[in-house]
Amino acid sequence: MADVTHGDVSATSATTEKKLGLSALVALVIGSMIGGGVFSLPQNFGSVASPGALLIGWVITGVGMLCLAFIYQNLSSRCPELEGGVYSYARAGFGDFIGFQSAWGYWFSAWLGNVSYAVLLFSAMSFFIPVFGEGNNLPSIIGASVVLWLVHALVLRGVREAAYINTILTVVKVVILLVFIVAVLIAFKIGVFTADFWGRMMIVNGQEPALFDQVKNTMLVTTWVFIGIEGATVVSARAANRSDIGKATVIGLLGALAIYVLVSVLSMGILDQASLAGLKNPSMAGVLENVVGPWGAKFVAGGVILSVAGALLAWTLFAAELPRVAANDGIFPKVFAKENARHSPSFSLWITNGLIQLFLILTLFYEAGYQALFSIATAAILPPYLFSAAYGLKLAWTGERYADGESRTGGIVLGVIATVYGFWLCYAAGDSMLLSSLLFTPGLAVFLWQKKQQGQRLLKGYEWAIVVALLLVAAWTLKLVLAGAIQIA
Ligand SMILES: NC(=[NH2+])NCCC[C@H](N)C(=O)O
Repeated sequence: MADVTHGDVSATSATTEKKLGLSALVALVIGSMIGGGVFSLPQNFGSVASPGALLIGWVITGVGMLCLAFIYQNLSSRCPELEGGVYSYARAGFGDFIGFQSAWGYWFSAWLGNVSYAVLLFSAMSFFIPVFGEGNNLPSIIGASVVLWLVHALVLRGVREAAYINTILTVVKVVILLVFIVAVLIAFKIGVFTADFWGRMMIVNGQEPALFDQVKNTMLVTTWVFIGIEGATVVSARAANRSDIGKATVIGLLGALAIYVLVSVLSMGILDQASLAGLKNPSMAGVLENVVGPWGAKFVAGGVILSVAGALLAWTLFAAELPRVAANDGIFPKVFAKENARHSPSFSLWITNGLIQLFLILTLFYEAGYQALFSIATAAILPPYLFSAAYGLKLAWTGERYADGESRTGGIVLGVIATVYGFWLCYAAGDSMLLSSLLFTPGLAVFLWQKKQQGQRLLKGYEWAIVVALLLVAAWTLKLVLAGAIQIA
């Protein structure tokens, strides 16, 4: 996906490949969004929310994500020169420091998400080879490291087929998801679904969560499964019809939303909340096993392996590509722009995969599970989402880049909703958001070093204020972590 959606890995593929029609674009949107997240939805929601809370959570997410998608579509046509997508919008709107931190957060999210993919992949493998357990024990980490460097070698050689492979895998995973949906629809028991609709009897961490908290706690998961939504807009140049891009984004988004809602809501009519919460991830496996017997678990696990393998390849390309684009923009250190003879961003790829390797080892050490990892990966992407939404609002508000007499009301409404949604997500992310401040802090050092190298002024007035706030939050978070008030695993 990365090769197609997020600016091309090389300019050549854009000129040699043929233009994309509507169905290809829809496949692309769905393929870049549906990776690993969907397969764990039953447990992820079962552990925090009742059916009622989940439905409210999906309504909020549907509206918020739709507005965000429209904003990206809008920005990509109004600002065609901003090729880095998400972070370039943040930079254009709010200066170099915010732009840098957005690129940094997006990059972190991309590769940390891959660490979580590795854990999920081996957790799925354990359905066939039990020694892999939850995907974060020693055999899994060794296996994941092998997979990591295989993908690395593949990308270094310049993978042009990634997009093609991903299209096939997209069809396969959608078919598997549909089989699951049909099976749970037939077995759905309304009595199980309504037994504790608002979660009045629910106990989470020894407490009875209020409805508001249940809804809030679904937000990280609903956001995680929609990451990748921003990708579709960046292919503008390769679409046969410009108007197809908007259509594809909306169709893809609604299609994915329908799948997510059906998978998660129907599962709540198969097993009660406490049983769902206790399932091992990928938890769709446990749900289907309950309906059709042991082959159901293996069927889903096989689907996860294919789907995550494709997504892993795609996000590896993209995690390495982003620093390259950012380095060409002069916002990341120049070395990241280095390419090998096959036009792969080799330096960037080595650093990125080196970090993934390091975090795989830390995962073993801290026994961090899939959920902990993707929660932080999701939190890290929220600032880039928030600031690009805010840029959409800023343009509509000031009328910059709007034609004379063009109506700005729609843009303002979309911008307000998406920006409020972005703030809400940051708030709802809670501890994970705090933890991500520890990831943004080292970025500060890189940013200042880079500015010094370029002989530019380090920070402007308001940027100092943001830096001080960031450092305060990071220090506070560190204190909480050391006191054991925030747990990483
Ligand atoms: N490796 C990553 N950074 N993945 C982010 C994309 C997550 C994707 N929406 C999923 O559900 O799996």
